[in-house]
Amino acid sequence: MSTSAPQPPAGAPLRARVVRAERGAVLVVPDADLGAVARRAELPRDGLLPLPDGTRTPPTVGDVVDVVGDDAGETWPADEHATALHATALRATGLHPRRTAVVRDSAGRTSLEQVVAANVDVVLVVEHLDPDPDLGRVERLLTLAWRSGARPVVVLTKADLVPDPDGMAAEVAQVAIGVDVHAVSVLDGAGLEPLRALLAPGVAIVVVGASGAGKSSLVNRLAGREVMATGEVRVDGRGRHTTTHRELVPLADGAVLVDTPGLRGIGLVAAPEALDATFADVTALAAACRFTDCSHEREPGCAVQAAVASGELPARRLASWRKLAREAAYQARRADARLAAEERARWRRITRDHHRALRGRGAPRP
Ligand SMILES: Nc1nc2c(ncn2[C@@H]2O[C@H](COP(=O)(O)OP(=O)(O)OP(=O)(O)O)[C@@H](O)[C@H]2O)c(=O)[nH]1
Ligand SMILES: [Zn+2]
Repeated sequence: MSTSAPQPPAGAPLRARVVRAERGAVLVVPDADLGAVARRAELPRDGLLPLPDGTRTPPTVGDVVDVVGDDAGETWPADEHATALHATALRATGLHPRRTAVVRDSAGRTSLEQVVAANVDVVLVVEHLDPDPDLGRVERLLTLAWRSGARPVVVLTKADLVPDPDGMAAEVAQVAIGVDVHAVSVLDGAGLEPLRALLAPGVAIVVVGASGAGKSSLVNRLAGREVMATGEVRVDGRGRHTTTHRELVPLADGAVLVDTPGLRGIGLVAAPEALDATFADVTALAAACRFTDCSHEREPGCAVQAAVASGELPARRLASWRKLAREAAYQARRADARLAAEERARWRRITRDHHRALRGRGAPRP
């Protein structure tokens, strides 16, 4: 934690990073000192912040925002006890364009997808080596990672429990095209060095993977302290972490972990380009199919089916691609239906308001 945290020149906004988004406010740290004590910054009344192009968006964890203080020359508090001296809230005034965005299909009826984390640099796709890794799950999580725009890295945990971790890693690497695959063990520390190298200052990582994959063990080992709770409730010397819980957690060497509840149990969001990245082999083969809209089922001249027949492409791989492509198509249709419903609702409101305005002016009822 720095004592010489950057200070905005009087009047000029400070670039800050959102460590948690709340209703009406965000908790922020200076973008240049992600380990600093978080301060509260009020949002405009509608809870939205303007991007440079004028569109207004709700900020989320990881966002870079402009903040201004009410008192010119206010310093960032050096430690938690100093926050009382800085009771005046900052104000968030603008949102910087997102470099990357982890999105999930929104359960709500009003928006199509929800950004659960912004400006993530690296997505660690964590899967165990024991029991055997689930290749379909790795492919699903890689698709999510590619969709975000961040760099995916596969981490295979529990290497100490299997006789040939490197051989298994090589097999997984075949379904993780263009992605580094590391076999690691938190027990003996094997394979952790290349991961530490990823944790450069300012780098934001997220960790995705099934329950029991070893996400918390891995992150805590990388951080050298417990930053990700392995159980339900986190208890430490100062009691439960509730109100002060930040979702952008300092790791080592200036890197941060995005640990937000929104990331747990994340659904796949329709994204054909992300599927193309995950299944670059299938995509490349498909380019040689006779029909451009080939579904690779039983069309004549299907290069994908031919590759399966010759053993070049595992049938499992094609089945996995098909399953995710169907899901993506289903979600795209659902999003379209929701958009259409929103549009109808908007028109109903507009017509109603129009009629009210007419009546208000004493115009004859239609
Ligand atoms: N032998 C061995 N066990 C490991 C390793 N990493 C994790 N484990 C064990 O695997 C179990 C699950 O690890 P967690 O880190 O809690 O897994 P998680 O992915 O955070 O699980 P959730 O919190 O449920 O999402 C724990 O019992 C760990 O001790 C490893 O490298 N070697
Ligand atoms: Zn085909």
